[in-house]
Amino acid sequence: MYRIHCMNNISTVGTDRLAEAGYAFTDDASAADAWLVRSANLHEIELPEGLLAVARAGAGVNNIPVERCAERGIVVFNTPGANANAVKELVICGMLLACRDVIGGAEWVHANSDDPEIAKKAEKAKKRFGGFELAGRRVGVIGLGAIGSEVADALIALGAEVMGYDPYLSINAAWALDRRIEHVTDLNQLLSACDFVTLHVPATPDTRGMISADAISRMRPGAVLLNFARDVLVDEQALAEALDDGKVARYVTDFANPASANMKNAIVLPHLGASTGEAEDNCAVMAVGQLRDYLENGNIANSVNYGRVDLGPLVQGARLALFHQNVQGVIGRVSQVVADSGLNIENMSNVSRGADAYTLIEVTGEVGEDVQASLAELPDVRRVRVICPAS
Ligand SMILES: NC(=O)c1ccc[n+]([C@@H]2O[C@H](COP(=O)([O-])OP(=O)(O)OC[C@H]3O[C@@H](n4cnc5c(N)ncnc54)[C@H](O)[C@@H]3O)[C@@H](O)[C@H]2O)c1
Ligand SMILES: O=C(O)CC[C@@H](O)C(=O)O
Repeated sequence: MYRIHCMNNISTVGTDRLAEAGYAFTDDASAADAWLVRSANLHEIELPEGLLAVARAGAGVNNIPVERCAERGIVVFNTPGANANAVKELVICGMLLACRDVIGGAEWVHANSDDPEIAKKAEKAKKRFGGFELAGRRVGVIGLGAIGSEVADALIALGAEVMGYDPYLSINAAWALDRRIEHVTDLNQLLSACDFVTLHVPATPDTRGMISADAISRMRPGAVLLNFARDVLVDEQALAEALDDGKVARYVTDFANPASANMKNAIVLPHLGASTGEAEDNCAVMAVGQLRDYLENGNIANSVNYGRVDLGPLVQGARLALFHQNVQGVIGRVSQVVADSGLNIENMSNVSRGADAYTLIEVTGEVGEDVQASLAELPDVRRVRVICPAS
């Protein structure tokens, strides 16, 4: 039976499903067949020989060496959309906190809690904590994926004007967006037009530092920046200067670090975006479901390094799961080895993503160790798994 190592606390709603299916849990990461992870940084950790999969209970995978895993035939999963509602709600909360001095007002009440005259004094003090409304403001949403699209829709419902920027948006995702969202193709246009700018893109080499000194200089004077995506998207030194001189009025971020924690006019949270019971359960259930489908059936859904393959549940025969380079001739050589061993191919799916490819073959007959070894020796093949139905 498969052994799972949890790198972080994962909701028991998910892990119970593994335990019920007979999976074992191990504290020894190097002895596990698969890892479940949230935000633990895996870049510096050695990937054990036997590791088959890493499932991220969350959206971002910048804490995982995705390409190194692909080279080793280790499938990396994430859970798209599973925590989007939680993040959306906190982003809207962050915007409202930037509009109204709720934090200052609550601190004032706390500081004056022993004063018997507090009710009277509050009526005088409150003018210090006034604000403005979100309705009618223009908000720029950068990245219109699971979270950005929900944020954009919620803002429309609150009466804001919304501009969206996402050069990689799929046609289906674009159709699903509220038609009142103005789609812009030039990031600078969004930056110069909006009172609020909110970031919802993954941290990749392309997006790192996208809110640069130049981008900040293009923002409207007194604009508010929200970052619930990743800290590395923002040039924090340039932002600190813009907050100091008032060019940017407020920075609301989910990423506390020595720079952000000391910024003037910043509201800095300790990575709370996905910290709701609902989001943690959703992510754990999705991560565990995908992991089981891969380990038990060889199917791959929502992987960030291998394409989608679905042959349904494995009920009889066996499956050969092959990870290989996406080059000519591999499938022919694999089919030859299978045919030479007397196995009959019942079903097969092959999918490539860039330089990496995955082929899942269902066969009748028993797959001997010699067949697995012959397949593993073929040129360009990285890993071969033989999956048998659960007895
Ligand atoms: N604060 C938190 O707790 C928390 C929780 C979940 C996700 N996140 C972060 O938010 C990010 C987004 O999450 P999601 O679930 O919406 O992911 P998603 O993959 O559904 O959406 C990301 C969107 O960004 C777009 N994009 C990529 N590069 C872009 C670019 N250069 N310019 C504009 N758009 C670009 C993509 O096309 C996609 O539509 C995650 O990668 C993660 O880093 C943070
Ligand atoms: O697990 C968390 O708490 C945060 C997850 C979040 O950053 C994500 O990328 O989904």
